[in-house]
Amino acid sequence: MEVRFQNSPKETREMDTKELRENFLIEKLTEADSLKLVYSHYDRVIIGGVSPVNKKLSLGKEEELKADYFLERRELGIVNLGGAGIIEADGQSYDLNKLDCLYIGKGVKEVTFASKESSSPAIFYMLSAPAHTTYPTTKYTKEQASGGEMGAIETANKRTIYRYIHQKGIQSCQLVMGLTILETGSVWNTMPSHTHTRRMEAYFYFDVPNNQKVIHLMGEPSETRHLVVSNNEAIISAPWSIHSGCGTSNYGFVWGMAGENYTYEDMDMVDINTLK
Ligand SMILES: O=C[C@H](O)[C@@H](O)CC(=O)C(=O)O
Ligand SMILES: [Zn+2]
Repeated sequence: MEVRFQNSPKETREMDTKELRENFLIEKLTEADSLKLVYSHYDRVIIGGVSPVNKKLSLGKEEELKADYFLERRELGIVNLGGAGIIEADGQSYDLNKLDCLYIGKGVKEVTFASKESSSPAIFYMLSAPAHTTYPTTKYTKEQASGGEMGAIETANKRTIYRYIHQKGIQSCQLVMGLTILETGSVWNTMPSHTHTRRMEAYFYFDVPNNQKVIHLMGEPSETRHLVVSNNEAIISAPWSIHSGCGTSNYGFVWGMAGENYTYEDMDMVDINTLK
């Protein structure tokens, strides 16, 4: 498992493109038949991806956790962004179609990932955070998630936000997770920007068409930087950082958070006039 330590706002300000990408961008997250995990020291969230094609892959015992098994002291949220998939949690099997979400509670010893058809592999994106108690393993489809329309055509940010793991949805210790889908012609996410120093956040951009990119904005509101992001790549957003993006086309992204305050609405809005 790759480990990424924290960077201060001051240190981040001084990074060049290569350093920014090494610290905040996760490439090759959903390669065929390999499970990739990145341990971020922002709120100790592990960001992972797996696209099983010919194999069934499982969550292993990671040395860095010094635990008998991965979810001994952790919880896990997974969203499928690819073809039909199957996740097994201690022998219980869950079918996950595209945009279905599965929460797996602390204490589950074995988690495996597989695709129904190797010609249309599942793409599982996951976030794991430390957990103090067990909440039941629960699946939600996109229809079960609470949806909300945001933005407008005039500001090129008309989008629907689907919340899966949150206060009024799937229960968890600290994970909050959902996804946003932009309408055709809308390209901006999360503008006006916000920060929430109480929680880190991670984004996983999906359905970015071939030869299109998302210009992801990060950094302190008065010191913004950008990352050029491709399809199925993730970004790590520090608690003090904005996390907004503009695509060269519309796209979707899975967002997820952990830390203080289990409330989606807890955001410190940034006035667009103050962005630098
Ligand atoms: O803290 C919440 C997150 O940044 C996202 O949910 C924002 C988002 O999906 C959007 O505005 O499109
Ligand atoms: Zn946010």
